[in-house]
Amino acid sequence: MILGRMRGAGIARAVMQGPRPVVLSGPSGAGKSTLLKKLLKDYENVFGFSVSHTTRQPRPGEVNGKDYHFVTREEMQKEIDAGEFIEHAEFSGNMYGTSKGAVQAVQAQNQICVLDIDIQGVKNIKKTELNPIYISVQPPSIEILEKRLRDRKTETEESLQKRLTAARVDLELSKEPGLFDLVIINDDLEKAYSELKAVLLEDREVTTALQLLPPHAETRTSTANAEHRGAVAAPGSLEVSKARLDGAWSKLGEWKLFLPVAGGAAG
Ligand SMILES: Nc1nc2c(ncn2[C@@H]2O[C@H](COP(=O)(O)OP(=O)(O)O)[C@@H](O)[C@H]2O)c(=O)[nH]1
Ligand SMILES: Nc1ncnc2c1ncn2[C@@H]1O[C@H](COP(=O)(O)OP(=O)(O)O)[C@@H](O)[C@H]1O
Repeated sequence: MILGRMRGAGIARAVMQGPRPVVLSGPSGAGKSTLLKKLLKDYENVFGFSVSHTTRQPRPGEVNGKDYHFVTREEMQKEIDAGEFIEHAEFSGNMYGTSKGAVQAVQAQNQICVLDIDIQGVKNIKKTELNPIYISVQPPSIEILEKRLRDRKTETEESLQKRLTAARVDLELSKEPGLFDLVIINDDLEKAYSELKAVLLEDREVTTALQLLPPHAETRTSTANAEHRGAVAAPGSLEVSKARLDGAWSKLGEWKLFLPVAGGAAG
């Protein structure tokens, strides 16, 4: 995959401004969209979804411009060549990519931008100045992943097998130290969602207090679901008391008032 080139410092600054974006990655079927939809519904004014482009066919119920910008390969390649993309990748026989416009549209609303991208996208975003929080959502096992993908009934046997092959690669590559700030094992959905909220809250608390956007130093594995794959929680694992979480999370909307307004920092 080729990284779309940033054109000019102005665009880089425009993409960077505001609170840190959030990248959700992980195998197809791990539960990224499910978690994201809950987050976007519960905190609709706080988080905004970066609508990617893709050349894959829309699934029943998917809305053009909301779930994805559904485009042809030719249309997408033209925009890539014009430097309109932050990153793009080939996944399971289709092109996917994040346009600069997708991120800017969210930040123009003064919302925290959330990206759902594959592991190639993660590696390429790391080469940009976007500086998001990187979260990997993973299934408890490859067998459970396969069952969830089959039950979702969105794939043909061929595309399902391609996704399972990609999932095995994804799970191997995501072991790279420091690649993700947090790994969430999505076994019990509610637990996984609580962990997602907790880490987003924790980061907002720090960044809001300091008005800084520091990168995380270590990868943490969520404790609540860790036993399902025999993982041992690393030092510094996520431990947020419920009282602190409830109190602080509920303030997130208020904190937003104190965060830099999109456009304010542009030179
Ligand atoms: N690199 C990159 N990957 C993306 C982008 N948008 C979606 N993806 C990833 O493409 C993969 C396939 O997405 P999709 O076809 O919607 O299938 P699903 O994840 O199984 O619902 C997933 O891993 C997504 O995270 C993007 O803009 N860039
Ligand atoms: N914790 C969970 N337990 C059981 N089923 C789940 C869980 N999380 C997600 N699912 C289901 O698994 C399927 C894949 O989830 P989805 O959010 O589409 O994954 P992704 O966006 O990562 O491809 C969906 O049918 C979803 O309803």
